[in-house]
Amino acid sequence: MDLLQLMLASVSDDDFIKDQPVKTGTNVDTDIEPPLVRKMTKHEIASNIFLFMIAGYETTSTALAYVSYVLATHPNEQSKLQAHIDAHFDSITEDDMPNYEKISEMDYLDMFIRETLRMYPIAPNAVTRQNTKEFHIDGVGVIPIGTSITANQYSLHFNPDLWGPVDPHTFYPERFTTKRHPLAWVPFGAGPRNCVGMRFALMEMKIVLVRFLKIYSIIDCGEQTRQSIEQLEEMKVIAPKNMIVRLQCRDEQIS
Ligand code: HEM
Repeated sequence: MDLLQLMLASVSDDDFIKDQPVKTGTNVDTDIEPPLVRKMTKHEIASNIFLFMIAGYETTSTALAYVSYVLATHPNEQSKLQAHIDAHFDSITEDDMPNYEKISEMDYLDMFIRETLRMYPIAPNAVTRQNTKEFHIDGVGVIPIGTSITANQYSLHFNPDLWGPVDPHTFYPERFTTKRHPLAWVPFGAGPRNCVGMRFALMEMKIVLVRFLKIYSIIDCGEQTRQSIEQLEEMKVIAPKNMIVRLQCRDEQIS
């Protein structure tokens, strides 16, 4: 039973369905709106499929472009990550592909990707909410109901109080061995409407990296690689226009 099947199971023949809040009993004592339980129109299903295509493809590939940049420009970190991968996989064959269980044991790989997304959050403007109540901020004034408020990911991700003592501008995956504030790292947003694809994206990136770094090393191309990270395009995500690096076979037979 996948997401598409769940949506198709709830399809309605109507073109428009009025939202009917349903009290579920779990939240009657709180201010939180009860969830909406209803069928979906065909148009809503098509829109959701489109959203998943957009949100599920460019995001992960962009994050992997930033990982490539980090690997190329931090050869020591790359060697460390390759040694970590080698310790978990002797070789990768059709019969011994990286699987969920084995990848989940790889702490350093996890920290490496988290550190990359801390320094290069691909969707820094995506975490936006509207306030349901008016409130006041000193020095700013009254914030009316319905204002779009975006969390500043950069100020969180580079805050030395949240990420020290090692300078947050330094790539240092080991900083994740220290417990941090739960909202210090938000590349996937936070709360009940955070990224629904987070676990999938992290697992997908890890599997790609294990398979890739088992065979290749990513090599810095100097100025061309530096320029790649300076020329960014802001579409749905903030992505390098190109990521210029060189690949070298680890057995050094082909380069
Ligand atoms: C590195 C990869 C990804 C990053 C950094 C990322 C980041 C984000 C962020 C920041 C949000 C907004 C969350 C919020 O407002 O709190 C979001 C929402 C969303 N993401 Fe991702 N995403 C990634 C991959 C994916 C993938 C692979 C999928 C689907 C398979 C996906 C599907 C979605 C969807 C459907 C939403 C809207 C969720 C909602 O409104 O309830 N994302 N993502």
